[in-house]
Amino acid sequence: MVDRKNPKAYQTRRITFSACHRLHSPFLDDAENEKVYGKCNHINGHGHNYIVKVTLFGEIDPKTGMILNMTELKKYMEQAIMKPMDHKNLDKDVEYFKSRPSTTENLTVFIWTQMKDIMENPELLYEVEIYETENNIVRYRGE
Ligand SMILES: Nc1nc2c(c(=O)[nH]1)N=C([C@H](O)[C@H](O)COP(=O)(O)OP(=O)(O)OP(=O)(O)O)CN2
Ligand SMILES: [Zn+2]
Repeated sequence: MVDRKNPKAYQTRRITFSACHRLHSPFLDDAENEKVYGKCNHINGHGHNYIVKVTLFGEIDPKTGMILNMTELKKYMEQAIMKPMDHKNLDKDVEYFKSRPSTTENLTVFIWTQMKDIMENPELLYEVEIYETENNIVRYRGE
């Protein structure tokens, strides 16, 4: 069997969190907001059970057999995702969304930035994927 030198792999951990929000842009007036976002612009807001998958890409350490201990990744995700967003009103409780709409696209960028700030080896971060609903999915890779 060929012994591969420094093999690399992808490692993913999944979590879920619940939050409410309203799609509303500070860059649009009320009529435009209603036209663009429709029912999702309703003043009372609505909730989601978001599923987030964070993927790392890196070398498998030959001594430990891991890219990063999943326990470490879990801690980072608790800090970057659960703490600021679980059971929160995204638009009112999260500073980042006071100046931009809480779309799933913007959520991926927020989580990416949070993870980069917290991780000891941020270069391992490869992708943040969010299922807002089972049909609405956004992926972000830092571009
Ligand atoms: N580009 C985006 N479009 C929309 C986003 C978004 O984040 N990015 N978000 C929404 C709403 O938040 C909304 O909650 C989506 O819900 P809904 O339309 O009910 O969800 P589904 O598509 O899963 O429902 P269907 O039953 O399949 O219609 C809207 N747009
Ligand atoms: Zn929504």
